[in-house]
Amino acid sequence: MTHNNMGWNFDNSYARLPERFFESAEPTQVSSPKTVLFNKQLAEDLGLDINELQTEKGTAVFAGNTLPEGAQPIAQAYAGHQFGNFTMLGDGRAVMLGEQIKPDGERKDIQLKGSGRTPFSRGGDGRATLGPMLREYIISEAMHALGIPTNRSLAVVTTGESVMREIKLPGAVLTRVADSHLRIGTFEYAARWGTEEELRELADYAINRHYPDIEDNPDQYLTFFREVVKRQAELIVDWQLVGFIHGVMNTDNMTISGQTIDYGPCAFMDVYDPATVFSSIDVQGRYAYQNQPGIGQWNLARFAETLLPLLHEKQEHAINQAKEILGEYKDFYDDYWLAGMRKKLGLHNQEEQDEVLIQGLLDIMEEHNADFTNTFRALTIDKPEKTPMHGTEAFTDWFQRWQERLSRQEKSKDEVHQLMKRSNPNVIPRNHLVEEALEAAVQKGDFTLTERLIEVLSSPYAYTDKQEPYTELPEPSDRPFQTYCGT
Ligand SMILES: Nc1ncnc2c1ncn2[C@@H]1O[C@H](COP(=O)(O)OP(=O)(O)OP(=O)(O)O)[C@@H](O)[C@H]1O
Ligand SMILES: [Mg+2]
Repeated sequence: MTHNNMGWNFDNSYARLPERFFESAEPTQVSSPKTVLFNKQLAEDLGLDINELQTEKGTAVFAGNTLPEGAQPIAQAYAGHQFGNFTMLGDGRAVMLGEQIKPDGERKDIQLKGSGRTPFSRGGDGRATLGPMLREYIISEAMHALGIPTNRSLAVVTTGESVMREIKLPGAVLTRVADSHLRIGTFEYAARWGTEEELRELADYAINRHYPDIEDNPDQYLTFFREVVKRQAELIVDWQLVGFIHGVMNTDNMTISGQTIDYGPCAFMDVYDPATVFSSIDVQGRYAYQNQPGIGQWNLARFAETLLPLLHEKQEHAINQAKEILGEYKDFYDDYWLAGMRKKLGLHNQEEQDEVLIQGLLDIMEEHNADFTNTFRALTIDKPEKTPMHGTEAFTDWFQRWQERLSRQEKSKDEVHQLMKRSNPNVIPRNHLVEEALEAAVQKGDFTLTERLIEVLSSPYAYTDKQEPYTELPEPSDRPFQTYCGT
């Protein structure tokens, strides 16, 4: 590998799709960029030269001021259903540089988010502000460490320019790394405005990139749909099991690869309440915690509609085939969920009544406003007295049933403990910790708290003493936590 180009090794396969799918878009130059976060481990994994990237030359790349060799900057076209309504979108504030081919041959999109106007910006300024970009970095990296499929964050630079929102805020650019940025919305765009041939090219591209095992399968497109359904079901179960609330599950924010994308208004649930919503604009609670699985299926139905012409020449037949697979979503989802919840309770095997046992705990948690993460944490470290449910008749009864259930499997206490430790995070990006870190960074230019938080969140299942302070709950507040679609 040559080192004079920082290790960049670009290909631009997306840009070889028909022109309809993208527009050329150069990142806008910024005045005095400064790297404030840099993900060395990820850079190394990508085959990049971490020393060079930490010089001004690296900062210039992350800011969009210089293009790395081989980059072909584009904005991707996509549409999407936002809160149920179809609309044309596209990268309005992001520029894809190309695909880094890693030393192991894997292909990763490299995208700058907040890098200026593109042909899809409509009335927007194409910019991003520091707080939301740091937030995306912190939470996406935390999700990765939790073992949940997600796009990742390579760097955040401040631009030295201010961005006008309700007030003036520091501008920033995030370098995002993803398996791809193909969205359900990309297919909706193709189905609405492309030819059938273009739609087929997009589908073939997605299959080749994310589901190569099914290439040449006789029912290729149907199998493709089923595989995407499975991955989405799995992803949403992953979210539910750690209390992650995405907050803006529009079809343009759902990837074909099954990775989490768009960390705008997301947040982790604290008190267990299935109706939890954090996003200030989600007034109807469309994307509440308990609605995520159903919305996942709704989004997949929109995806299925785009694929119909590829499934069968007779539309009615195609619809029936798609419906059948869509119907399997709930089974996939339920199976993954039950398997995941069993692990959270240390259950290595299966019994008929497990679902009742699990639901029993969730009901008591809800009744007593128990913190989602810390309840499972307390059970994992064998300190049930740490939960607010402790001492109640319902919990005492439940706890005894759980102990009896555990004793019916032939596993040692240690085996149970290890399984629970692997399945219940000790630390999550708690809202008050994230806010505190962002405030110090944005108001004072102090990134110490952010860096520490990222470090602690990088091993959520470690259960170290160092993590202890990060497991504490904030003082109760009468103002519910709210998030904003970060622009
Ligand atoms: N400041 C802005 N200027 C121009 N377009 C914008 C701006 N902010 C958001 N958009 C566009 O509005 C649409 C919806 O925004 P949304 O918040 O879902 O996405 P995002 O956070 O910008 O990007 P992504 O989904 O790639 O993480 C997208 O097409 C996005 O590019
Ligand atoms: Mg988005």
